[in-house]
Amino acid sequence: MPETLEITAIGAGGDGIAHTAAGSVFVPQALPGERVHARIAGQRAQVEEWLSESPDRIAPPCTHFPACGGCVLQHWAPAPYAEWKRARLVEALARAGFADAPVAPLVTTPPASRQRADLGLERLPDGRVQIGFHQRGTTALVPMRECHVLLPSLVALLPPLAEALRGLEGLRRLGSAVINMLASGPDILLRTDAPLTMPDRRALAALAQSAGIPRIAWAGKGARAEVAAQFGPVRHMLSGVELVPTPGAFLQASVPGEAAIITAMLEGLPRKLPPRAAIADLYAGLGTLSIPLAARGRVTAFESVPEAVTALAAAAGKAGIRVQAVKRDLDRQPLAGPELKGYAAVVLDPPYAGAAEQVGLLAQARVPTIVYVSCNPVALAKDAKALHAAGYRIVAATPVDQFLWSPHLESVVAFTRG
Ligand SMILES: C[S@@+](CC[C@H](N)C(=O)[O-])C[C@H]1O[C@@H](n2cnc3c(N)ncnc32)[C@H](O)[C@@H]1O
Repeated sequence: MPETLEITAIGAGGDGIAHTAAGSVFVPQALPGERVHARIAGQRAQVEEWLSESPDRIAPPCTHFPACGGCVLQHWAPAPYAEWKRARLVEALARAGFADAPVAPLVTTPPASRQRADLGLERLPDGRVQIGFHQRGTTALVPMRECHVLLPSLVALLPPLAEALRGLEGLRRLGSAVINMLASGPDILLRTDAPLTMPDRRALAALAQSAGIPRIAWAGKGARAEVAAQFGPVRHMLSGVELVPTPGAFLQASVPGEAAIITAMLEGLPRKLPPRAAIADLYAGLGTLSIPLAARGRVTAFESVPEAVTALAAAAGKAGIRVQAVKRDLDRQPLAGPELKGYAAVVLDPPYAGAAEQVGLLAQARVPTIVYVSCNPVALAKDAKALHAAGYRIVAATPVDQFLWSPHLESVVAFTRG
């Protein structure tokens, strides 16, 4: 039996929330203020009829919405959407004990600006290959005909890629393609479920040449990437410094998002740092943050992926900037005690799970300024609790909408003990 539900809020996953006698239920695509007839199954409800519509409901721009799991909130007007995203950071910091944190308005990024995509590949029974994001919560693929978040040049690559993959013996059923739009052009890392054959490599070389793709790399399950076809030099620019990223290397999702994170990070540092101040950049990747930080001090960049460390060290050496890249697994061997003593500031940008142990050690060492770049408000809330307990206060907190229309939120939060 469908029930009448009143939607009161949007939850962390982007679904509407309704309260029933049996507890809260999550209602996909329903907006605050709406009344719906919905069929409840466990904690989720499927709308069968909208009884009233929110004035903030808008027409979603993409025909794949809501099937494609890439976007969940294209149907919400920009202003309430932006306030909801900002509130996620306000709430996360409040949970950590920072009740009145100075949270800035959401910094937005434009549609069609995402420079990195991790797409699924699926071979159909008739031999054709589909490319797209997965449906939300399932492994089913939504074949991408259009996309309003990715760069148009990236979307334009998909038809020739699908055509080339059709004949690929190394793709039996399932795979993935990470596409990074670098300064040198698209850089593709394919992961497939069977080894590449010689004809496969020839087909990829032909695709690289005809579509202007400098490099296509390939990796089997769990294996390291190898170059399958290369037609030109691969290079990328980070804050004016040229690097050679490895296949599938981590890049911030979009150039405007990257710029917003860098601005907020630099503004989070003390205005007056001695010119030779020591700064640590933890979880540094290719040095997206280490490179601009070098204008403010001597930077040591810690990162566990050896190829990223090598690429950053080579680029920093060539550009003559003050960045020393160090390979270190910060889960196994976090920076601790005396080795943290000399740092005037520590920037950290950990993976989704956060950096509980490392943040605890930063707090113990009383590092004067900590700038935490987070892609997960839940992990941020947990980690920030340790900083609150150690007497830190927040000087600035900036939410950045790197992943437009998704429930994900990037944040830059500057903590100080001063
Ligand atoms: C969110 S990315 C940030 C990268 C970089 N700050 C940037 O803006 O491009 C997280 C980085 O942490 C690295 N990483 C993950 N686990 C790590 C660990 N245990 N120790 C050190 N680095 C790690 C990843 O390889 C990745 O480069």
